[in-house]
Parts: sequence; structure tokens; C-alpha cells
Amino acid sequence: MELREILRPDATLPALLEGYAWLPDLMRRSGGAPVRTRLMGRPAVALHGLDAVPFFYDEQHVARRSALPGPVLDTLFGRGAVHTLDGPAHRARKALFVSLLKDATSVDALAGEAVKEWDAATAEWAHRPRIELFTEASVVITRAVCDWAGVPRGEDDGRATARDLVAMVDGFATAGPRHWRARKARTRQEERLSGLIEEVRRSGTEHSGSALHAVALHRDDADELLDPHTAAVEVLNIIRPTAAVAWFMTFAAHAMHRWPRQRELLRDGGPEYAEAFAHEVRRFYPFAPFLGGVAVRDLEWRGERIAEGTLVLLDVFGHHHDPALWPDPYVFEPARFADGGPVGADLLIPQGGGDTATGHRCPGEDVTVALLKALVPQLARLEHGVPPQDLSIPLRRIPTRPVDGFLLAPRPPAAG
Ligand code: HEM
Repeated sequence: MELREILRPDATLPALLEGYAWLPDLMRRSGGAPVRTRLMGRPAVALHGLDAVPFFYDEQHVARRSALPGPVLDTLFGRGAVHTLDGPAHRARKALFVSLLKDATSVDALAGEAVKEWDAATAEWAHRPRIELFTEASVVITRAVCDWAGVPRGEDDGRATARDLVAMVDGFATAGPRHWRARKARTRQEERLSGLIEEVRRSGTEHSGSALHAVALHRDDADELLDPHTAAVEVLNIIRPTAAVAWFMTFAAHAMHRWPRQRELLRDGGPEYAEAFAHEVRRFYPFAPFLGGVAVRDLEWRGERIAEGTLVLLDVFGHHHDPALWPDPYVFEPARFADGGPVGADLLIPQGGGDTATGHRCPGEDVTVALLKALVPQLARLEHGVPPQDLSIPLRRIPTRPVDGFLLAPRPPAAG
């Protein structure tokens, strides 16, 4: 490692303070060349561009072990999670997620549960003067995914579980009270689910067919069952990110409000339009700011040396707003995804790039798109008003969302 790498000032604080704009700003200043910095005391290099995606996802270049800091593991992903594995151990664990989450019938069943819960919830909202969509969508989706996965909903008909799942996502990139809420939520849910895993193992076939059962009986690359804590972490790695689709639902509401024509198109446009809209929400709105791994050996990228052990960052937010990749990137335009394209493996990467089965790309993309495709048209058809509120989406907050969570005032459907 060169001396200037070691002496470079640490950028962890600026990154936390500037949020989504931090990396794209540095990238703009570097003219797109790799940006060298330090994060959490480690030398880091940030890459951007279509060719950066396969470079980052090549296991011979970048590994995940030791890349994710403790505070992120203790909130967002959990210790021992699939996100932290490499090579054969990763491949074996990933096969479990792929078998559960890439099966079209199973994904449809989950979307069907979500619509059922949405209908029940909207009937109840009609009696309330206003609801906060972000929270209510997280409850709807949590109930659906718990039922689908064979996980009991928990206290208050799933509300307490939804609160914990949201807290884990909300608190990973801050040092304040949100972070401590996230840690407590994780501890609580890991304890609850470890107990359930042990119960499933004792009860034999009682829960068979469910995701909970599949995780409980999954064997790793050494043909061993996962210890109950790791199994609980992985059950959470199914239900937590599913509840996080509430962020995209809230962004969808924001887009329909900001561009009312979108609401009309969603009401009349059928499933193809809803799918294109879902992709545009995933591209346009900020969620994952960047991804990180560690250089497994000395590497070269566009003629620049990256020393072994350097943190390698992939600029996700900047990627989706790069005019070289997306014409008029700041225009919200679902039509760019008409006829299914361009959802190329390395072009649309809100949930990672590369290959799902062999790399770290999110196995929950089908679930995410199916939930949005099913629920967003329902939201478009829901009779409601939008009361005065703070609709800004602060880029300094990670993860961000409209400040008031998108308040809406449900109206009973017009008679006749
Ligand atoms: C809210 C929508 C979602 C977003 C924005 C999202 C985003 C991501 C991102 C950025 C990654 C990391 C890719 C990488 O490290 O290279 C990831 C991985 C992962 N996601 Fe998602 N995801 C979402 C929904 C889901 C859903 C619905 C599930 C499961 C039902 C899921 C399960 C996972 C798992 C298990 C991994 C780890 C994959 C691995 O390390 O091999 N995600 N997701």
C-alpha cells in the first residue's frame, strides 16, 4: 500500500453527512475516473460506468468477506448473512434464496397475498381521516410476507414486526437513535426467529413447503444445518427486504402525485405499464447509494492500480442518473422500459448487477417487481386526497423517503 493511500483523510463522516450526493459529486469532480478515498479507516476506490459493474461482480476481483462493517451487519444484514460469504459457501447459501425467490408461481402467490392484505387494509383506511402510506404499506407487505413464508405475524397483527423490519433498514447508515433502534429490532427478531427455527426442526413436517421450513432444513456447503442464529438471520433476509418494498411504494405515490398523468396511465395501462413504472421507480428514486467489496489481489482498472485489500465501491445512485447511460436521467419516464427493456443485467442495478445465482445480485428482484406491479395500480385506483405535508426527499438521509411518509386522506369510493 502506498504512503499517500495511508495518509489520505478519512471520508466516512462526509459520506454520512452528504448522503446520496457524496459519491456522484466526487465522481463529477474526477470526470468519471476512479475516485480514491478512505472509508472507515481503509483505503477505498469508487468505480462508475457500465464496465465497472462486471469488474466489481467478478469474484476474482472483489470479495465480500470483511467488506461490510459491524454496524451494518448488526442492523441491516445480520452476522453470518449470505451477503458476507464468498465462493462455494456463498453459492450453496445463495441456491436456497434462488429456489425460494425466483420461482414464478411462488412469487405470484406472494403478490396475491399482498393484494389480499391491501384490500383488507384499504377497507379499514376508509374510516380514518388520514394514513401514512409508508407505515401502512410496510404493515400490508409484512403481513403478506409473514403468511407466505410461514412466519407468525407477531404482536399487534404484524404491526410490531413491520416496525422492527423497517427499523433495521432505516438505521444502518447513521450513528444516531435510528441506529440503536435498528440494533434492538434486530436482536428482538433474531431471538424470535431462532426459537421458531428450533421449533420447526423439532416438529418434523408440520411447516413443510414454507420458506421458514426450507431455511430451517437447509444444509450449507459442508452438508451441515445452519446454526439457529444464522438461520434466523437468513429468514430475516427474506422478510426484511420484502417489507422494504414499502420505500418503493412510497416513491410510487410520490411519482403519481408529482406527475398526475402517471396515475391515469397506471389506472388504464395494464400490467405492462405497471411493470415499466416499477422499473422506473427503482431507477429514478434513491435507495442503495453504493455497494462495497474488497480487492482480493492487486488489480488494474482503466490503467489505475488498485492494491489488494482496498475497499472497492460501485456507484449505484450515480449510475442511474448518468446521462451517458440514461437519456434525460432526471426525467421520470416509465416508457424507457416499454417492452421490458432496457433491464440489462448491468444497466438497471438498484438491487445489484451481474448474475443472481453466482454473484451477489439481489435474489428478491422478481418479488420486488411483482409486489409493485400488483400494488401500485391498486394505489392508483384508491380514491384519496393528498393533504398538505412535507413531500421533499432529503438526499442527506440514507435511506431516504418523503419526509412525512406520504400522508393520504382516503375517501370512500363514489356510490354507483
Ligand atoms: C426494496 C427492494 C430491494 C432493494 C432495493 C434491494 C437491494 C439489494 C441490493 C443492493 C443487494 C446487494 C447486491 C450486492 O451486494 O451486490 C441485495 C442483496 C440481497 N437482497 Fe435485495 N433488495 C430488495 C428486495 C429484496 C427482497 C424482496 C428480497 C427477498 C425476498 C431480497 C433479498 C436479498 C438477499 C438475500 C441479498 C443478498 C444476496 C447475496 O449476497 O448473494 N431483497 N438487495
